[in-house]
Parts: sequence; structure tokens; C-alpha cells
Amino acid sequence: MEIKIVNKSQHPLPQYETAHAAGMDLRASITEEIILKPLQRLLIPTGLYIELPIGFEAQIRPRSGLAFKYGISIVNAPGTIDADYRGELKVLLVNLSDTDFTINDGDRVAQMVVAKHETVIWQPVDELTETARGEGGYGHTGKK
Ligand SMILES: O=c1ccn([C@H]2C[C@H](O)[C@@H](COP(=O)(O)OP(=O)(O)OP(=O)(O)O)O2)c(=O)[nH]1
Ligand SMILES: [Mg+2]
Repeated sequence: MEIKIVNKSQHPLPQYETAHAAGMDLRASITEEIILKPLQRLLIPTGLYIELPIGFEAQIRPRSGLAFKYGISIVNAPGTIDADYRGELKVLLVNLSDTDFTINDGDRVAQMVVAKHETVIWQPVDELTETARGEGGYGHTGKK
């Protein structure tokens, strides 16, 4: 599918790193390096603006390598980009490690997955259909 994009960063457009990847990496678009202190969270600009088709969303997700090696994650994972959003894509990073983490311009700090979504029309009713599970959850199966 084609998606309109405005690139105000100095970097190439996000791309799939392998043939069948779900996510495209997003690069930081910053004028000077950023130090993310332990437990600090910060909105990282990407310089990208997109126009998603109606019925689609984009999810901003952590990269597992950064998460595993440096404890870098996303506070609101997965971040939701609405189809009617026209602002800059931003990544809400958090440093979950006990050491500073340096972000340089162009670093791939997150990945974005575009996905279809439904739009719900509520059908208010008095009762829901019965099931074997019923209200059981939170480890309910397997309990004696
Ligand atoms: O990681 C994110 C999450 C959101 N957004 C942008 C796109 C999204 O469409 C908009 C609003 O996001 P969200 O609905 O998650 O935030 P909110 O706190 O509910 O704000 P709003 O009242 O503006 O919807 O902010 C980002 O750029 N990055
Ligand atoms: Mg919202």
C-alpha cells in the first residue's frame, strides 16, 4: 500500500530492513545528542509526518536489541498513530537501565508497524452470550 509521507529529517525514509519485516525502523531527528538518564522519559522527534488511509493505524514499538542491551523501551508501547493525525511522529522513549543512554541524530530508536483496525459501533444489550470461560481470567485456567 502507498502512504503519503513528509520527511523533514536529514535521514532516508524508514524502510523494511529485510524482505518480510513487519516493522520499519524510525530514526531520531535531533540537532544535538540526547542523554537519557536512568528512568528518564523523553519524546524523540523523527521529522516524519504521515497520512494513513482511513481504517489504518501505525504502532510505534520498541526495538528488542535496544531493550535487551540497554533497557531502552517505549513508555506507551505500542504508541498509536491515528489516521487523522497530521503532526510529527514522535517516540516516547524511556531508559529502564541504571546507566545513561546516548541518542545521536539518525539513531534507529523504535520501529513502526502499520495495521488495519476496525471502527466499532456499539450495540447496547442487557446480557452477553454465555461461554465456558465466563468471567474467569488472570490465570483462571489450570486452577483446581
Ligand atoms: O507514540 C506516539 C503516540 C502518539 N503520537 C501522536 C499520534 C497520535 O494520533 C496522537 C495522539 O496520541 P494518543 O491518542 O495516544 O494520545 P492522547 O494522550 O490520547 O492524546 P489525544 O487526546 O491528542 O488523542 O499523538 C505520536 O506521535 N507518538
Ligand atoms: Mg487519544
